[in-house]
Amino acid sequence: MADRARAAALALLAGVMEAGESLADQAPVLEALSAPERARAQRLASGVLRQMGQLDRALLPLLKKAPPLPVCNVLRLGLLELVTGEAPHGVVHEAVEAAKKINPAFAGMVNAVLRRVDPKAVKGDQRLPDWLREALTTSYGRRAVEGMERVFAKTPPIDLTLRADATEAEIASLAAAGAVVLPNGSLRMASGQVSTLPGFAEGRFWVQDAAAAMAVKMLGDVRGLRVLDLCAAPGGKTMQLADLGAEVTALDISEPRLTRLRENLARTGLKAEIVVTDALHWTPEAPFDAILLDAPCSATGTIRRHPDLPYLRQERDVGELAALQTRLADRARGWLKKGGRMVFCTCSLLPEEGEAQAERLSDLGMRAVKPALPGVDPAWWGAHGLRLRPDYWEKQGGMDGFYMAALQG
Ligand SMILES: C[S@@+](CC[C@H](N)C(=O)[O-])C[C@H]1O[C@@H](n2cnc3c(N)ncnc32)[C@H](O)[C@@H]1O
Repeated sequence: MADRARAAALALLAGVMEAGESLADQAPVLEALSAPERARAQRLASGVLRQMGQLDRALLPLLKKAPPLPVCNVLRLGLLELVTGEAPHGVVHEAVEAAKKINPAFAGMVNAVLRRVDPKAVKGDQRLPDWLREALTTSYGRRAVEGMERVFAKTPPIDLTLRADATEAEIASLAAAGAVVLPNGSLRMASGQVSTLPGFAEGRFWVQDAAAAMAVKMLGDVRGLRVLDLCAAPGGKTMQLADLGAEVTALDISEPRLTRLRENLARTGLKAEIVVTDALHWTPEAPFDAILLDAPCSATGTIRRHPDLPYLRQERDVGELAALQTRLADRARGWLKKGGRMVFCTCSLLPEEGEAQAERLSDLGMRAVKPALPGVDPAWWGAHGLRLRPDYWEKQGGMDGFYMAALQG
């Protein structure tokens, strides 16, 4: 099993680092694998991406000159496995076989380096790419960025959003399976197979980061309201809205992502009208009571869940994404009933995709409101909205980075 998973992990790494394809877009690489092999391949590839800096620092002193990228990845993967306690003999053997397939001339070097390298030398933190590190240091300061990097280097926990009518007994049975209740009411597991948890098949909860779960709460009481979930797939927020009694229209441009939303609704038995379209070329028949715009963004707040992002996103993408967010927000505010509330949010850490968007909407006459949210530290509020950072709740495992603003039309 292990060698097929290792080969797939190397293919995933090549896809990210050579072809610029995200891990999520490389499903064909995993197709022929069993479920445990798939999980292992993803874990190995994500682990290398998450700890690349530390792995390279340990390997570098043993290399006369940098080998080609695929061979580097064989070394990184081998060292990661040594760090996680795999039997050294098997790891070195598999790495040498992988190197032979790339270029037999490197087999001896891979053998020698992995025999000599000290797994204890893999330490310290993973640094973000320079452009992002600098931008975040300007916004939040060096210590905050170091905190974020510590959180990004770790395997993220699994957060669950429970149905609004969850009982004490349901929470107790999830707690018995290892979940802890977070200050905002989400449940958190360090690891595990979600589909085997009590209540999963019955749709009593879904996987959603604790920070992401706060955006819907910014809309206030949505019971009985017609709510547009704009940019809805795969549907964590759609389910929250429907569960809280809203009449939801869930719109997204991506059919494959909406397939996941449909599956999520089917499992939970929750209802939403689904619209597959480009929001830039769509107009609703009637205005909405409330709108949630979870706009496409650099996703820099979710690097711990998507360790491939720093290798895919570039500084130049941010301007384009911010312009798209502005266009979507401008269309959306025209679809809001007078006095209705719109929540604008992104899982970005960059102010141009968060604070600046909310400030612009406020300059256009929308009024920022600050709803009371459980578990939110008052210091997290800015002039127009809530800034959530990965280093918040660091001891409990952090949270995804988000910006969210509630704006009254
Ligand atoms: C941040 S994700 C949404 C996550 C979702 N709200 C959730 O909680 O599961 C952004 C979404 O925007 C969608 N999107 C991007 N451009 C769009 C457009 N022009 N019109 C509609 N949807 C768009 C993407 O397909 C993607 O699913």
